[in-house]
Amino acid sequence: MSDDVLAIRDLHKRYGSGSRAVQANDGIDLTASAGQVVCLLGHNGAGKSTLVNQVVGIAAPDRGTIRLAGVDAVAHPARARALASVQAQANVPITGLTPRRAVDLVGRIRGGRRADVRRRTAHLLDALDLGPWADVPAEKVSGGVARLTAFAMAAVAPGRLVVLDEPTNDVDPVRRRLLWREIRAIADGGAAVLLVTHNVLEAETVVDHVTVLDRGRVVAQGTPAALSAAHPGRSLEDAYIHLVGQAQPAAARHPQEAAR
Ligand SMILES: Nc1ncnc2c1ncn2[C@@H]1O[C@H](COP(=O)(O)OP(=O)(O)OP(=O)(O)O)[C@@H](O)[C@H]1O
Repeated sequence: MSDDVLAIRDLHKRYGSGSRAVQANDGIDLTASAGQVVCLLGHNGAGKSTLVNQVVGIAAPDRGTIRLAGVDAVAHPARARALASVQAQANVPITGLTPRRAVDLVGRIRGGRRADVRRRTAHLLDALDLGPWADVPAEKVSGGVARLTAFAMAAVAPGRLVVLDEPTNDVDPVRRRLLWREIRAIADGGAAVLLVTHNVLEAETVVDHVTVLDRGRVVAQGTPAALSAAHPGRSLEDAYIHLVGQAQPAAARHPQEAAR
């Protein structure tokens, strides 16, 4: 039996119609297994968040299948959503709470036992070095602390799949290191992690598998080592830049957008 937690096949999603239509996902195949951190790379507008939003049931595909722990996530988005925990690209507002209270609350809502959730919350706040802000009203914490709190809210009671959309945004380099360690630990604990990031250099050391998107299509998939070895420069970042042609001006890569 396969240990795939997430299996996406031939996923298509278009926004709008006619000459202004955007094919945001164009036949994407992607798999994530228990214990794996699977990283989605791609330029701004490549279709990463569109894919994530379909996995968690915020958007419906035009075509294709998404299975999450055996559940058809397109037919049963609420069932699939219960199996996944998510850090969205935009932080969920937690005004009126403290970071500790927000993380604890999510853990309880997701069905964790009170003592387990309290322990896990304390671990995450400590591991991410959030101690000084743990009990400060959310409206007084910095952007980076808010981002780390949002991560902890996704990590406190991880489902079979943990979806992280740009978790390192706004986070300082020291705490980014702590954050990467916790991302790795989630997978080592048995969940599958689907990670969207622009932080290619740092992701390379932590992720198991990479999918590169360009204008809604998969242009490469493999381990960081295999992708690095197959492209000039031999780092994952060099491979990525080579693959998506980031050296070209945006207008050359997106003539249809430039013409608008
Ligand atoms: N609700 C929407 N309506 C219309 N177009 C959309 C919508 N959401 C996304 N798009 C378009 O779909 C394409 C893919 O967007 P998406 O947000 O998935 O990209 P992304 O890879 O996550 O980008 P970024 O790295 O900037 O977050 C873009 O061209 C975007 O403008």
